[in-house]
Amino acid sequence: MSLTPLPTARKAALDALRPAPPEPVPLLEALGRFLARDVVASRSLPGCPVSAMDGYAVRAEETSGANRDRPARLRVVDAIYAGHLPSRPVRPGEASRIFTGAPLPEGANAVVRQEATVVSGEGLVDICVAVPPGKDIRPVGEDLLAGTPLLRAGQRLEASVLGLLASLGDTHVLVRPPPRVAVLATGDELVPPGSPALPHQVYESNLVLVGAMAREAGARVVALERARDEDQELRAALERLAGGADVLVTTGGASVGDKDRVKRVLAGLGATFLVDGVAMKPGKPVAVARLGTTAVVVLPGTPGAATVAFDQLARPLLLRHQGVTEERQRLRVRLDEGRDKQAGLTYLISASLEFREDGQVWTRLRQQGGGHMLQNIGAEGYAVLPPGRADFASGDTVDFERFDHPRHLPVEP
Ligand SMILES: Nc1nc2c(c(=O)[nH]1)N[C@H]1C(S)=C(S)[C@@H](COP(=O)(O)OP(=O)(O)OC[C@H]3O[C@@H](n4cnc5c(N)ncnc54)[C@H](O)[C@@H]3O)O[C@H]1N2
Ligand code: MOO
Repeated sequence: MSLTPLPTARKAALDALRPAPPEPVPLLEALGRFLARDVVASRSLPGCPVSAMDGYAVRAEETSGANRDRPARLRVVDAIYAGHLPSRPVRPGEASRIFTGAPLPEGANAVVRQEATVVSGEGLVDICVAVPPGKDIRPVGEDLLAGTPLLRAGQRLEASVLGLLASLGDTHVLVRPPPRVAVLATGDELVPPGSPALPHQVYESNLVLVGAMAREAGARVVALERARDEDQELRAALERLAGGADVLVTTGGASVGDKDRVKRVLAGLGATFLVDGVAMKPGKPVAVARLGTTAVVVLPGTPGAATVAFDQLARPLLLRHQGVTEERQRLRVRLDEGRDKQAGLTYLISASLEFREDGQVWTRLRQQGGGHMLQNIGAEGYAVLPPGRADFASGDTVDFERFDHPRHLPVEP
């Protein structure tokens, strides 16, 4: 088996799945999903000039020179509330009571906040400050101007984005549906949590692990099943699960042992392999195939290796179904300790970041090993030790692939 370099494998795997056609979804249901088209402001906000304060709408020139000792006395001719229209214009010598968010009456060109006024008699107000034209008025389009491009396709729909869409009057947003994911954990050694396990047996933990990672990538998990390392049982499970899923993820039986049968059984079912073995560690035995219209990702059973292989090959597929590709931030960092490695492989080592006072960024490597899940808990990203070198010393500079704050860009359907 010749191993595919990681970047090549990531590209090749994407052919296993096409982006799903977009559909309109109620705004709140779309939380965490990805916008399927660009959004342009369909109206201005505010839609007409409105008051920014509770106070009085006035003709600014009539407040010229006004102060507490020599206020400008005006007749109050109207009261305008948010959501209501003025009943009459403001003429010379007049003011209208106005409240925050209410539309400005004709004739007025400024607002005096009420703290700078005194009610001086029935229907009269003393203005104790001079205001320039435009004071405390929010002009049309101060927040948004109709026709302005607001959001790009691929944007993740977080609360503030959904609120913005609602503020334009939208009830639904166009997104691509989440992929349906089925997970099959294989292995004779596996016992479901909740039942007794002998020392040579292993609690099955990949269904929860992979199911959770699939959900984190926006997928809908439709099946979580186990199968023993037997051809017939594997074949039946693979066929059935592939029938009801956009993406089928298997764990275990991916390597070269006598009982590692998943790939062979898939080939027997007519699967086409796009990737079979990647020059990476952990996660080397990972494969990606197409079985009918279903994408199949074969992960190694070792949970730590399954985690990294899922992240690098399955997650991009699940995002592609939703119409996006993810770009993570890459930093250059210095290693806090040396590492020996196999020269031909890319090593992805779970790690955290340390921003030192001299402005340099260092990375703290976690203990490495495909079997450990502890190494991934709380990790901020991967230190990427590239192929072509067999040893790295403390202080060497490498790339760091950061999990937080990725950018999402639309992919061609
Ligand atoms: N001769 C070779 N042997 C191995 C190679 C190799 O290239 N040549 N590759 C190694 C690598 S790398 C990995 S990774 C492992 C993984 O291979 P498999 O996918 O076949 O994994 P299994 O043997 O099925 O399982 C390994 C180990 O993981 C635990 N496990 C499996 N499934 C679960 C589960 N659902 N929940 C919890 N734990 C699970 C279990 O302890 C298994 O023993 O192969 C190397 N071998
Ligand atoms: O590459 Mo395996 O996937 O070492 O753990």
